[in-house]
Amino acid sequence: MTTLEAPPVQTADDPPTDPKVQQREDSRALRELMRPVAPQLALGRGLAVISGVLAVVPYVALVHIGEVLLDAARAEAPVDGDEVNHWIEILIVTFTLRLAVYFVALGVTHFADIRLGHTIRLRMVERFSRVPLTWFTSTNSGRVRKSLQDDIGTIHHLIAHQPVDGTQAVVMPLALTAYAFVIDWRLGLLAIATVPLYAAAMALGMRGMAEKTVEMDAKLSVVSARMVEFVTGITVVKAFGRVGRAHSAYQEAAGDFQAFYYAWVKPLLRVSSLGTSLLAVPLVLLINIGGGAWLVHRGEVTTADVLATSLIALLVPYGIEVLMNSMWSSQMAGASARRLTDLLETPTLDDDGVRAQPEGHDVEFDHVSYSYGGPGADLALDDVSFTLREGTITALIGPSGSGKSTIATLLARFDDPFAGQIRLGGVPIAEIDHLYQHVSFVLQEPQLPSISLRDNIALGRPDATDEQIRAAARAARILDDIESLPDGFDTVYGSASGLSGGQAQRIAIARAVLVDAPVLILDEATALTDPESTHQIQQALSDLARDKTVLLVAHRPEVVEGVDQIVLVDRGRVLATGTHDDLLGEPGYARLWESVEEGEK
Ligand SMILES: Nc1ncnc2c1ncn2[C@@H]1O[C@H](COP(=O)(O)OP(=O)(O)OP(=O)(O)O)[C@@H](O)[C@H]1O
Repeated sequence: MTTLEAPPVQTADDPPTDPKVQQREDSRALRELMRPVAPQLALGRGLAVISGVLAVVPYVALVHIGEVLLDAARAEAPVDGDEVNHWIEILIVTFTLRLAVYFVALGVTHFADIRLGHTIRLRMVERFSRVPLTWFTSTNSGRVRKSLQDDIGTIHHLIAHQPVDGTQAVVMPLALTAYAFVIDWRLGLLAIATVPLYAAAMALGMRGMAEKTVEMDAKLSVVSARMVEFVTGITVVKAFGRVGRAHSAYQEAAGDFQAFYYAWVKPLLRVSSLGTSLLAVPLVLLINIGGGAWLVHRGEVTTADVLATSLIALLVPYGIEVLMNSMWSSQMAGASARRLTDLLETPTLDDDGVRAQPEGHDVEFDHVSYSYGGPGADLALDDVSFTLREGTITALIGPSGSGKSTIATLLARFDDPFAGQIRLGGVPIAEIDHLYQHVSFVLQEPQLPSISLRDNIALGRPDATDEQIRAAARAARILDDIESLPDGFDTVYGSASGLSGGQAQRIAIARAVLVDAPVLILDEATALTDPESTHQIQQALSDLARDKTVLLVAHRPEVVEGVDQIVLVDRGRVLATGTHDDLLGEPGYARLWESVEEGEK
């Protein structure tokens, strides 16, 4: 059975890249990806700075209110109500203003995030419309799905929250600490007394964190890849009783990840619990209130001063915690950004902008060479030349793996050859506008998306009328089957009502009938169907092929009898071209027939 799939660009088994290099690439990818919304992020950061600085004012007000109250108590005089009210007003206004600026900043970055997500999705759609169809293996399609869902989600935190919360986490504790020093330098020192110890403990624990995160991401990818392999191959795996072996590949990857994670996290936990205890509320309060009480006792500061700096001291750890979290999410977002930029840089088919219309419908393969792994890899086609005359049927025949399907997919421009040229009506197919109005195909796998049967048939001609769609279905011998379904043409392919492989194949034929392209590629569409379907499909195909230039990929020699021309291929090369009688003397051709005769014995 033919596979029309290229090898995945990146697999779980790719050699691991140096984590440092990887991390640099991740950061570059992140900067590149964020560039379209850089001005909004800068605005978000600017507003976060304002909000962080404004956070100091309520504390200033608090200290003043405290001092007014203390002064009154000391002097045993009535409290100056106007002054207290004045500071309360300042406190409320600045607190509200700070919150308002903070939320505006978050609004700006959230809009930037939505815009960026939209831009990335549009870029993906634009890119993938130009990527060779051979690229869309199930692995690569899975990568696209995962990236669009998970990676855009991961960078959400970095775009929508980190610029604001990360900036605030730096500015607010800095501004508050500066104010604590303004109140009294000794109280300022008490407010940050445990921070250097915490920073030292965390620096110790976080050594090699960037590399470890990259490694963890790579190991997690292996676990996911093994899981996907296991799930996608489950039918075959179960049928051949290999569940244990396939499962053990997954278990091995998961075990490897677990061992790595445990070895990494165990010492980290020890250090980070020590660090966290250095910032614990009781310890911070003990130091600040204890030290502050001693200074109050000596008459060097007021109780209000101590109250304010103690509150400030409690906010410093919050800032550090937010900062640590945003460092972590930057690491994760870097890996996500790299995966997204890799996808956005997927190589596309060449397009030099030249456009022409074919004159006639002869097809020429002119010294075409191709390999699935790109130039330098094993050749799937090696210097292939032959011509399909307009209105004739040419069958490609050869042993399994000889290159028949590759020839067919190159004519459908699933990819471009790296040497030679394929021309239709004298024009290179890369230059033909709307190639699929000239070339249509019916492959072994019918390739029906999960849309209604009507839309499936009209895929190549969305403007077709219902009558034209019905006529195409009738010609493809599928009209009665569709009409007997409860939802008829509205049935969504893949839904509960289910269609057999032969019926799906006839829907693909109806689609080709509707397009009515003058060049038709048939990848022996009946190879996988039951005899009744085979008969109907053959009738439908004979009608469809009438008067067209047909390239028939023949996986069995029986189907080539009666065609106008046979091209015999082996190991990517054309061995001979001619009619059945011309080729009887060819050893390779005779061998194919011998294998059929042996099979019949
Ligand atoms: N998606 C792919 N990735 C890598 N190599 C591929 C891919 N598809 C085909 N090949 C290789 O290209 C060569 C030609 O394969 P091709 O499918 O064109 O042969 P075929 O004659 O159509 O075989 P069959 O009759 O079994 O379908 C083979 O060596 C095959 O292994």
